[in-house]
Amino acid sequence: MKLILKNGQRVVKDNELESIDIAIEEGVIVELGHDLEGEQVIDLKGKLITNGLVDIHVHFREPGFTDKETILSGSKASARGGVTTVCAMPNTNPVPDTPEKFQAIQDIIERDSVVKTFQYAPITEELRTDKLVDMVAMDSFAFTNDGVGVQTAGIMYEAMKLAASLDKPIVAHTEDESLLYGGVMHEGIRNKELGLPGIMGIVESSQIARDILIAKETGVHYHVCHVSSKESVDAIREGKRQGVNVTAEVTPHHLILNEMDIPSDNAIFKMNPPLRGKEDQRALIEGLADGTIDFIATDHAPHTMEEKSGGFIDAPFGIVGIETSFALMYTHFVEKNLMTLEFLIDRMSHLPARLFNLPMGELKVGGVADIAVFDLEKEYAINSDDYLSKAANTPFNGYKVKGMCALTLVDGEIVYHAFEN
Ligand SMILES: NC(=O)N[C@@H](CC(=O)O)C(=O)O
Ligand SMILES: [Zn+2]
Ligand SMILES: [Zn+2]
Repeated sequence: MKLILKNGQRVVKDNELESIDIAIEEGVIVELGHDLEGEQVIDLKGKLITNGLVDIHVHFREPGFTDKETILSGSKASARGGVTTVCAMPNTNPVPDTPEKFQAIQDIIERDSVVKTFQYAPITEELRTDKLVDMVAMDSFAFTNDGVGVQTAGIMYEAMKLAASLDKPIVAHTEDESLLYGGVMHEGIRNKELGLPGIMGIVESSQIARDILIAKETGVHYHVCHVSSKESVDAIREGKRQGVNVTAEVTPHHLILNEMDIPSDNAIFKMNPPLRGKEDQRALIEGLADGTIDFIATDHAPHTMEEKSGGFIDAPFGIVGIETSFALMYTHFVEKNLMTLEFLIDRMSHLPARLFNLPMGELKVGGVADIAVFDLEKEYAINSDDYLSKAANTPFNGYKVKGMCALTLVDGEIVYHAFEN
């Protein structure tokens, strides 16, 4: 059956749009043009049409924490955000640190995921010990211990050497635990006002600096998760200047918020790394603009409201983000002319897909019909009661945004549809 998406607007260059009809058959775009006809027609009425987004950092919590999220709920939430390819972190229970445990997750993905989900394998057993997983035997696209840093240079060196020989990336949550001192919030202004233990920037940046030197030695593709501090951006910039194969991501929340946005000791603002100072936020925005930071990823980290209802000391770190990442970035950066629509889409799809060799849609004849449609006109207040995620732990509740997703297709199949036709 031929599906026609009529009257969409695609980006030509910068913020310039052009009206287009797209014909899809058997999961592939078969024609682009005007006045196209087919058995099923959806009128997009001038909404933005683009290739689906790619988010390489999400937590789907299955197996082990399925009260927070499942592969089914997390993938539906992704579709609702216009995200058609995601990469799921291995801080599950059990950790998928053997080929058997890894395959068990693959089986759930195969059965339940409505988007293209890629599962990470861990670097070490249980994420904690000093024993590398059998990296050769693991059928994963990349390795990471996200949730905890790799604490010793020696084990990072072994992991990078092996990953380089397998031509697979090492993806790093950088956090030196010997510098943590029980911190729960950025060591800056707000933690002092609220009387909470701080997390220094060097907790992150010193490990990034270490890893970049080891990456240089081993030649591995080294990717830094959720960069938060100015010194980290500087270290990555210097690594790139020296030709090290280092890439980095930043989250929408670290780009949009800083420590001064934390109104009180409310754990809904608690995440790792923490919201940092204004200078750090500025450095992240500049780093993304000049290519030091390669792309945007959400670090969608679902937790129950019960766990998040108290203060910073006891709650787990993490916030959700996959359903609103595009709208928040569009509203805070494109609408304010701080970046173009073309740049944003590139940093939320093309670049992560290219750097990690992941599938993504392309709006051209023969392109896979992984497609997202966004409403750039209608203003909408973020309301976590509407989320398809099982979790609602977002600091952006009530934020007014434009650019909510209206329709998502994966391989030409509708996986999310939000507007009357
Ligand atoms: N980002 C977070 O604050 N939490 C993540 C772990 C992580 O990404 O480090 C989680 O799994 O909840
Ligand atoms: Zn992390
Ligand atoms: Zn994470």
